[in-house]
Amino acid sequence: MAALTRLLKPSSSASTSLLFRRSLSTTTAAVSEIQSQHHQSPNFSDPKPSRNFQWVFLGCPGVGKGTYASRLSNLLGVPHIATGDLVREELSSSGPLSRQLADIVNQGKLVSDEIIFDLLSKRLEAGESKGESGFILDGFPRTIRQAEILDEVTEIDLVVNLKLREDVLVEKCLGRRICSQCGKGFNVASINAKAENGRPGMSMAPLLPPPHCASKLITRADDTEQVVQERLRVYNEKSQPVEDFYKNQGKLMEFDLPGGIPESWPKLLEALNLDDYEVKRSAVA
Ligand SMILES: Nc1ncnc2c1ncn2[C@@H]1O[C@H](COP(=O)(O)OP(=O)(O)O)[C@@H](O)[C@H]1O
Repeated sequence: MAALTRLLKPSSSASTSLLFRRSLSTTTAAVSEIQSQHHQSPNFSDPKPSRNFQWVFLGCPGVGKGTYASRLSNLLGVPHIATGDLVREELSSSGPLSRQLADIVNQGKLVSDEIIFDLLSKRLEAGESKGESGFILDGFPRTIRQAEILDEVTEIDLVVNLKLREDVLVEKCLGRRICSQCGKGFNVASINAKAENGRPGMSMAPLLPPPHCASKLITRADDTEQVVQERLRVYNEKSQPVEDFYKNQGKLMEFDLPGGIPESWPKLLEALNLDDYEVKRSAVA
């Protein structure tokens, strides 16, 4: 596969996607260094910093990676690239991969690394040709091999690991809905998990669609209870080691979600030292 070959051999091509350029400007080992470089004293009068954010979001199915990654992508002006979305786009096409992917995804299994690299490389190349720079990756890397290859070809600045109790994750997955027209995600679950075994209780209000989306909601075929349980099992087996991979590099920021979006979003911005970022950006806009 050509794209995978390029991914594996970053130095073989001079003009390639973002992934293939190892940044010389950042030699970060510690997240705090990255944060001070990017956020504590950002130059808001410079609309084109030399290097944009290259972040990864990790977390179990249903934790809200897509929601928070997409909000941060709007805030920071970098693309939110979710490999799950790339897989679903391929699934909904009539391409040769579609049938093969449907079987894998609907059983809650992982797609092969090769297919994921191919889809991701194409997405990054398309973005680069439109002038995109930086990224927030969501759902990638999901295996140690994916993490190692990504590490070979680019510098990841920060890895945010979102965490939520498992019973809530399942409820959230079962409540997920997507507008078949605009593609936006919603959640109809009203969560009230009791405090137990030393864990605090947790409430999350549903994220309901506006009236023009309400009649067009669909549920992902892999958001059934059985498939969600299998995805959680696969996550614990294949993706949890990725957390340790980044922990060892000093890039992992663990974030326990305290509740729904209204409680969690301001706290996440605070943890990322971005709480005054929005205000300053809008002030210079
Ligand atoms: N990096 C990846 N490696 C392998 N398979 C992936 C990857 N990203 C997405 N997929 C496939 O797409 C499905 C949906 O992904 P995603 O939307 O990220 O789901 P989740 O809600 O489980 O985080 C996964 O269950 C898997 O089959």
